[in-house]
Amino acid sequence: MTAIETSGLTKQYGELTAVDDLDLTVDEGEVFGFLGPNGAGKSTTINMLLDFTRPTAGSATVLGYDAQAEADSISPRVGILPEGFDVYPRLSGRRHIEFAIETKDAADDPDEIVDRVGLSPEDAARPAGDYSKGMRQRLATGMALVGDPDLLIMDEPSSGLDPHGIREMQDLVRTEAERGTTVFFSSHILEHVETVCDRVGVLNEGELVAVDTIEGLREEIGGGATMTLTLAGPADEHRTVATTVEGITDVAASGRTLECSVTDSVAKAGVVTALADAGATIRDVRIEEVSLESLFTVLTNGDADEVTDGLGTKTEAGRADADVAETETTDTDVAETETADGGGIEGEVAR
Ligand SMILES: Nc1ncnc2c1ncn2[C@@H]1O[C@H](COP(=O)(O)OP(=O)(O)OP(=O)(O)O)[C@@H](O)[C@H]1O
Repeated sequence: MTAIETSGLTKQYGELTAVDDLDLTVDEGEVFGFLGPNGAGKSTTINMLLDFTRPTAGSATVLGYDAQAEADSISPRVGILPEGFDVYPRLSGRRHIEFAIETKDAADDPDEIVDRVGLSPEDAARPAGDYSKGMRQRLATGMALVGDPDLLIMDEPSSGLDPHGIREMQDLVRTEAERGTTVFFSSHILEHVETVCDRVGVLNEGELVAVDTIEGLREEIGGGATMTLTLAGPADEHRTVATTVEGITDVAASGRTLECSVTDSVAKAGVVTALADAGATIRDVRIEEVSLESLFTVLTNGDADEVTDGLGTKTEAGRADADVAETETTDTDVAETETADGGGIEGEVAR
């Protein structure tokens, strides 16, 4: 069964089409990131799934029930973390959870929920008005988890959180997903969903512009990655071998460094194997993925050149031009590690 399925779902506010002919499927057990810039239509979609707003056209099912005709069957099985959740300042965190248990007529143990969302018993006894933003989000998540929902809908759960709070929220999402809960997680920041989502859907001006894994999105728009390999000897001798690997589109040799443009992630391992088979000794491997920020810009502005231009392009000073958000080192048997020069991981992320 699908957890969420929409067909031609549309919401019109006067002249404005907030959600435009949305066809979306989220499978049971999936962690799905629903992405889009401010005003893209994410909350409106969620509101239609929960029957808070009626669609102008189209239909939706949630957990197999019609979102409008059978909303009463859906609500007991869905946990909601609404955008901009606010606490009752004088009530303790535990009391909030108890309140949710009473409202849902559930049989949960409030202390177990408090513990599950990482609040200590001491914190749970304090007035929620004293909580940090991260603690409030934990509390709101705890309230959403009451009744052991099959589907957890989180509207911008990371908004206003610092990096530590964002990581905590991601851990919570992962933990719930491991328990088998489907999670539908909206955000306007791609980085916030990357580590937790199985797939993402990108909404722009009410239209779904992409649905894929993050890796798939990168490959689809040709963003790929730049792979820099430092060899023990002159790189030029091995340049041709690297060019024969499928998914490597361009190879530049300089000194002991080979720089490969990768369009298929499988090619990353392929080039290491091909070079090793050809007798090259690899001392260091660095991979610079196209930044999620620029990927998102492409998807929501439609300018594919921004990604390919920004990737791995070096300035005269040897810094990456932009767009390098992450660097990871592949797991190779590297006898000694040397720093590849000009790697440019300090390059600024384009805004
Ligand atoms: N009740 C309403 N009446 C009129 N316009 C609305 C209403 N609700 C939303 N809109 C408009 O619909 C569009 C989509 O809004 P929505 O809140 O769904 O976007 P969003 O992707 O959730 O944005 P954000 O990330 O800022 O929360 C926006 O242009 C918004 O102004």
